[in-house]
Amino acid sequence: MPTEPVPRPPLRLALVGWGAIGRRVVQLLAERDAGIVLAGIAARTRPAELPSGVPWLQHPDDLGAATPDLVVEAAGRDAVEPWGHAALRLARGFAVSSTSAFCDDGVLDRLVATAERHGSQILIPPGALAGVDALAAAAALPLDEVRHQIVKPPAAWRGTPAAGLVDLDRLTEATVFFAGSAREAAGRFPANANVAAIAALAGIGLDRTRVELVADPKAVGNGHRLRATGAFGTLDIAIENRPLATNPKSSEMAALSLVRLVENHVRPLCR
Ligand SMILES: NC(=O)C1=CN([C@@H]2O[C@H](COP(=O)(O)OP(=O)(O)OC[C@H]3O[C@@H](n4cnc5c(N)ncnc54)[C@H](OP(=O)(O)O)[C@@H]3O)[C@@H](O)[C@H]2O)C=CC1
Ligand SMILES: O=C([O-])CC(=O)C(=O)O
Repeated sequence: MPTEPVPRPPLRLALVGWGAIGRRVVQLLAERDAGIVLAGIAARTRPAELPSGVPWLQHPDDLGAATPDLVVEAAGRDAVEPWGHAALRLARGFAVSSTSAFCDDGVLDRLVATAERHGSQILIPPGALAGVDALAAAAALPLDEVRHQIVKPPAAWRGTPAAGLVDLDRLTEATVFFAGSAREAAGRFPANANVAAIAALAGIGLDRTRVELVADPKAVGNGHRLRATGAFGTLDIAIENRPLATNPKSSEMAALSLVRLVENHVRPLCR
């Protein structure tokens, strides 16, 4: 006998960060009618325009009144720990975009302890990177090496320590200006290399993952190439991302990846 479908309550989503990624995520979720209620949006200064009826969250404790099911951070590394502890106390999950915060092992350990205490989960979306699912699965067997190359146009590296390492205005060809560990890459370039920490956490860790940062005057998008070898075989994946219009350092894919994560919380088919 057919039974009535069980109604699926909308997911209450709180966003930490109302910049390029946060706004794009909200826009895409609204266009896709995804069954999401915006429970609140956090930024340090009161945003001029928020979607109607959505409260501004000034302090992590404000999450208590917002009663979110899921909290998504797309703000900056300083936001991760304070908002993370509150989110993991009050919601089922806390998704992190500013994964460079995890270059400090203490931050991740403390957040994991809070998640364990409250039965919640820290979620690390693939962000702008492709192939993280395969890399994380491969890590169940020994991995020999993981290499991650990030290639962006010079404009995307402005306002970062890259400007002191290479003359960004006069480059004529692709130039590697940094080679080192994922910990150092994400730690020194937190606006551009959060993905290095994502690759590291999926694979062989922040110190063994090798990263190259490249400024390329011919690049039109933000490129990521991930290569790994190990007992599973070999992986070599490249992605060329369109930058977000309002922040050329960040890729459209970082927003799309969050949309996928949010929708997987409400759909009968998780994909
Ligand atoms: N995982 C990934 O693949 C990727 C991660 N990122 C990271 O995601 C984050 C967001 O990127 P993007 O949207 O492009 O950045 P933007 O600079 O466009 O926006 C950041 C927003 O966060 C707010 N904010 C910053 N710090 C805090 C804080 N401590 N508490 C509350 N709000 C804060 C800012 O507003 P205000 O200053 O008013 O507080 C602003 O609204 C960045 O850390 C970026 O490096 C980016 C691309 C890819
Ligand atoms: O969006 C990207 O291409 C990657 C990025 O900025 C980051 O990891 O911080």
